[in-house]
Amino acid sequence: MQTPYYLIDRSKLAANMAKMDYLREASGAKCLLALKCFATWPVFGTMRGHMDGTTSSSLYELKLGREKFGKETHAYSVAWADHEIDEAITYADKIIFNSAGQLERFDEKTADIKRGLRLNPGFSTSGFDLADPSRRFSRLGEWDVNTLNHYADRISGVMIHYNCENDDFEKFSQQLERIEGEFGSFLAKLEWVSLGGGIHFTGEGYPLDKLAARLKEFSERFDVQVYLEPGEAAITGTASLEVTVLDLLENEKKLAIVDSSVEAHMLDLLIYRESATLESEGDHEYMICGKSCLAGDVFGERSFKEPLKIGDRLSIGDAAGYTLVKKNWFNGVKMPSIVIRELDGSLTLCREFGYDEFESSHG
Ligand SMILES: Cc1ncc(COP(=O)(O)O)c(C=O)c1O
Ligand SMILES: NCCCCNCC[C@H](N)C(=O)O
Repeated sequence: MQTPYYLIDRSKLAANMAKMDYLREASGAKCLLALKCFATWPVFGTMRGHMDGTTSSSLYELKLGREKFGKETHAYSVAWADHEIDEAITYADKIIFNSAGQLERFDEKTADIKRGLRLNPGFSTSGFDLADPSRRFSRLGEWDVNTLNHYADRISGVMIHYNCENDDFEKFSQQLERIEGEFGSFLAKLEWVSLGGGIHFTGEGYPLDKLAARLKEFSERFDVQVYLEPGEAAITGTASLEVTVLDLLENEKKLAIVDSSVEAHMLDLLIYRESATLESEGDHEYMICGKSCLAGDVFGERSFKEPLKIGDRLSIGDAAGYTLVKKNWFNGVKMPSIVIRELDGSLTLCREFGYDEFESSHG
């Protein structure tokens, strides 16, 4: 198989789905896949039986969720345009407005489907300014309980997304307690509450039982259907980016240039200034670099048992979330193909991107 390619492993996906099932059954919460994180529909067949549907951030994600995943389809967007709303309600089971202004604007057009508002509790677990919905001047959701109460008879629920890669159950529980305290009487008027994404419940050692019990308690206390919107938790650890070494250089450190680019194929590493997941196993250390023009196009550092050679194959871990959805044509670097490792170990090439796609995306 020609590199670069994203390699999605169905058996690892199935292992995450087993945890998803456990949580859904023990808590009564429904889990919707957040398509902004992962929208590679050829593997939806492995997920559909274990999740309740999808949630979206735009008209196109919404349509993809309805057509390729099915089941329950939530429509959220930071702002809907006038020309989108009629089409959006044909796909959506629920439409969630980011602001009271949008609810007012589309009040008549959406009167016949279930509606929600985004509630911004004013705090979050995000350590990243870019991804912190509670940052100063945040545009993400309504926070004033009087405003929320004013709309209580026009909506049936709220979406509260305030976690980010949160693997600390106690912190989750404490913040939920704050929400209960500050918004409890309003929540009790609703049919459903989505607690958004960002809870790392498929991670090694996460106390799933405690999370399930806490969600159940919340659901019973306010008599609401709880939803979660896992992106990362659904697909964490299920894919790698497979690359080949093209050149070897030395500049104080040993450098290996591969046939991929962080900017084009794993953009989050640059945005959040993180290193790729590269398991080290020897004494030969290399900096693994991309082939774009950017001096800082670096995946990370890794050591190997043997010195690297041109043509060696490397596997960059944890490449499913916020990677395939963000891949781009920067520098015209060949976009990674999408390959699935099937349950029997065989590889299926699902999609290859060639010059035709590069050309057509430019005019
Ligand atoms: C509203 C909403 N729901 C769910 C998610 C998914 O979050 P994660 O991938 O961290 O689980 C996000 C992330 O942006 C979001 O904004
Ligand atoms: N690994 C670096 C942090 C990733 C943050 N994810 C951002 C998306 C997220 N769903 C959000 O904005 O809440």
